[in-house]
Amino acid sequence: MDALLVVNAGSSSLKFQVFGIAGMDLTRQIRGKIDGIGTRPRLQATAADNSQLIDQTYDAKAVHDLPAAITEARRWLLTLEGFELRAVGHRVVHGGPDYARPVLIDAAVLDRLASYQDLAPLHQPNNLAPIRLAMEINPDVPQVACFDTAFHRGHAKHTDCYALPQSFYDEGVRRYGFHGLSYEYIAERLREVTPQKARGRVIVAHLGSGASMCALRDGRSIESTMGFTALDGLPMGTRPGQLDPGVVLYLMTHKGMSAEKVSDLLYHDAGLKGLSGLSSDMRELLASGDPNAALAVAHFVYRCVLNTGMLAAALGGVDAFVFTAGVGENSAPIRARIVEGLGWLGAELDPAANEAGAALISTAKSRIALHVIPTDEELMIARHTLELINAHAA
Ligand SMILES: Nc1ncnc2c1ncn2[C@@H]1O[C@H](COP(=O)(O)OP(=O)(O)O)[C@@H](O)[C@H]1O
Ligand SMILES: CC(=O)OP(=O)(O)O
Ligand SMILES: [Mg+2]
Repeated sequence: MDALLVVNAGSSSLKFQVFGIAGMDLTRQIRGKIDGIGTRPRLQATAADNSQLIDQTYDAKAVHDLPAAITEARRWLLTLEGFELRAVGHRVVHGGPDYARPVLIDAAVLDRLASYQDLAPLHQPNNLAPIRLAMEINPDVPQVACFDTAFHRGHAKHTDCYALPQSFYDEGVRRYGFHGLSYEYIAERLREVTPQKARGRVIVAHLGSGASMCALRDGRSIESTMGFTALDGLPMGTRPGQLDPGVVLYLMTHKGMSAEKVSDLLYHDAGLKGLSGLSSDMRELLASGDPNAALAVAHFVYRCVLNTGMLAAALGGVDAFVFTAGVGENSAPIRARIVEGLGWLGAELDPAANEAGAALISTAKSRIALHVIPTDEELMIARHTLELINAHAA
C-alpha cells in the first residue's frame, strides 16, 4: 500500500505514525513512540485495530538521546512489510520568520532550517537528522516540514514583539510560540466536541516534557506562553520557563559561565529536573516522597495557574480550558491541582470524571468547561504533508 511516514521528535520522546494514502484519504496503519528517552526508554507500537505490535523497554543508557531513539525506531520500521513509502512528513520545531506554513524540503530549505538550530537546540538537530537520513537513503521520496511556530504566526505585532529596538524584530527576534501542531489539532477537535465553545475563548494547556499554553479565539491562536525559543513560559522537564534575563547576565558575569554552559543549564538541567534535583519525569516526582519533588510539582502547578491568568486576560475571559499532552492527558492529580487554582475563574472539577480520565471533567455548574483531549500532532503533519505533495503533483 502507498504509505506516508510521520516523524515527531520531542524533548523526551520520538513519535511516529504510518498512514496508508489514496488520493486525499489517510488511514492510520501504525502508531508508535519511544518515550522516556534517557530516563526509562520504551518502544511501543500499535496497529490500526489497536493491537500491539511491539512493547520493548531499554536500559536508560542504551537509548540515552534522540539520535539513539531514531536508530532504534528505524531498525524496527525496516522490519515492516507491505508499505511503499511515498512521502515523509516531519515536525520541525522552529520555522523562524520565514515559514508560516508547511514546506516541501529541498537542500536550500534544509540549510535555512539548520540556521535556526541555535534557537531550538533540544529539538531542531533531532528534527533535521531524520530529514538528512531520508534524503540520503530515498532521495526521490518527497519530504515535508511542518512547524510548531506556524499556527501562531497570525499574532498581532504588539503581542509578538519584545520591547527592544525594532531592528531586532525585523531580523526575527520575536515571540513565536511553539506546540502549534498540537494546538491546531485541538482547535479542530474542539469544533467537533463542542462547536459553540470552539468559537469562543479557549485556553489549551499542552503539558508534556515541553509545556506551554495557548489562547484560542474562534479556533485561532492569539497568544502563547512561549516566545523566541521554547525556553519561555511554563517550567518544563528540563527547562526553567519564564526567567528574568538578569539571571543569565548574572551567570555569565558573576559565575563566569560561557554561553554554552548557560545553554546547557537552561535546556538540560533546569525545570523539574533542576529544581527537584531528582527527575525531569512528572511520574517519578509524583511517586516520590522527597520534599524537593513536592516543591517542583507545586512550582509547576503554580506557574500553570499564573499563566492561565495571563491568557485569560489576553482573551478577556474564558469559555473552556483543555488539558493535553503527556502530563495533561494522563495525570489526574496534576489536573485536579491546576483546576483548584482556577476556582477564581469559576472552574469546578468533577473529581470522579477526572479520576476516570473522562473527556469532560467539569461539573454542570462550572463556569468554564474543562476538557481532556489527547493531542495528535502526527495526524496534523500527515494532513499537511498529503496536501502539499498532492498540490505539487497536480
Ligand atoms: N500518568 C502520568 N502522570 C504524570 N505524568 C505523566 C504521565 N504519563 C506521562 N507523563 C509525563 O508526560 C511527559 C511526556 O509527555 P509528552 O507530551 O510525550 O512529551 P514530549 O513530546 O515533550 O516528549 C513525561 O515527561 C512524563 O513525565
Ligand atoms: C517545543 C517543545 O517543547 O516540544 P516538546 O514538548 O515536544 O519537547
Ligand atoms: Mg511533544
